[in-house]
Amino acid sequence: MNYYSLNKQAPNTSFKDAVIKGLAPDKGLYFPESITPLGKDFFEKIDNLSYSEIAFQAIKQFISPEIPEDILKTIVNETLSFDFPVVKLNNNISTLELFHGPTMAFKDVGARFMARCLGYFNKDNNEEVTVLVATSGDTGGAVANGFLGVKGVKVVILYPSGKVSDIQEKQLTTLGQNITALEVNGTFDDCQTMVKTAFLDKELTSKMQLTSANSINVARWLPQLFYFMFAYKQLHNTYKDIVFSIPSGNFGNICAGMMAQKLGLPVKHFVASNNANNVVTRYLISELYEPKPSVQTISNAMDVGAPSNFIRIQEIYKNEFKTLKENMSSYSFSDEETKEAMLEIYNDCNYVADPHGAVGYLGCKAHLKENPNAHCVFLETAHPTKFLDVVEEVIKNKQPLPEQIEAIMDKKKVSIIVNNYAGLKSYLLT
Ligand SMILES: N[C@@H](CCOP(=O)(O)O)C(=O)O
Repeated sequence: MNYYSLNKQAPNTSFKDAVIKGLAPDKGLYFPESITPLGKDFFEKIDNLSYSEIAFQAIKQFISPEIPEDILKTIVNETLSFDFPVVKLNNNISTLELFHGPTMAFKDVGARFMARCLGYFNKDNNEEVTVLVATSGDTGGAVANGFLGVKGVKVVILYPSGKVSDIQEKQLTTLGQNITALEVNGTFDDCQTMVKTAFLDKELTSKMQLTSANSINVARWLPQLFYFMFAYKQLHNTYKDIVFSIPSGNFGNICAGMMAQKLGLPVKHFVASNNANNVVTRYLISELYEPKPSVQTISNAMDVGAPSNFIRIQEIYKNEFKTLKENMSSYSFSDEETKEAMLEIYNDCNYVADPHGAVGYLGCKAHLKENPNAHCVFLETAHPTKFLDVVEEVIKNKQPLPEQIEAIMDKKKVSIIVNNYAGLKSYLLT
């Protein structure tokens, strides 16, 4: 499969090059040249397919022929070594738990998949690749874990100082080896801008091979489409009109869901559920796309002011505002509303949701008001104990720590403070 740049000023390139470059030379995000639907048969027989078989069938057209099918099968199998259960909360709302991986956030799948693709492309290559990542909380830990010890790959994670949860910070600052954490005095958007600037810095790129492990990288972004298929497999015999409410920050996850729909997955509607960082909610009202600096919230992984993947969503809907609006709604919720929702879910459904999941739940409720016959699935994108303080404060109940979290609690944080792009560049050059 070849990929083109959404800025349309760079040559088309192969999957391998798109993964190794991360971002196109014209600063555009890569997008596949074609999307071939999987066919009715695939969805009719989905009950007989394992998660790995579903994932392999769904992604192979985007990867072939650069990774041979037998290797791709192994990559998919190794990536998906944990579960993706749907939990029914009531007749209209379920949640898809995406936190059963090593760092307990949905980013584990993309990070593990990309690490293995890069490992494969790098196997006969002596040049080291430096993976730059900006994180508002969950990507950093997942990438650190997924790339730990991968031969020929050095990972540099930029995170906004004081704006990620304690556990998220431990996950991205304590592993050592080929992983370095840079603590930035600024917001996630500052981190993301620094990363994108580095890709275009000729002095840097002439001295090192840089790539990204954010969802701007196609190998991190595309595997997220698996989730929507896994939920469909679990629900389609019971519910016909399946709607997904996706807690959204950089919009990679919802955009991957739209790719699943393009592959033929019967999805009735998407809801982009936002916290106060609501550039897309405002866009759907005014048709004006006006990114703003992000503000800090209790659902911090969604504290993104200028979502990178919105341009991919516009490409999927051919820049037609009306078609996008028919397929996607968006709502924005305050921290107070999020806390109330966490308590409601706990009291009414006996379920502990994290703040991001709670925003997704509120998106479901808003959609169901107008569409009472739908079944809405909100994505529980991270485990509640990653946000221990706020969760325990709201539900007034002490939470047991899962073993993945317990294992890092006593580890020592190691980070390097960086104040601006010059600081990042000087770190990379030394
Ligand atoms: N929500 C993210 C922000 C970066 O998103 P990504 O999917 O593009 O990596 C985070 O948790 O870091």
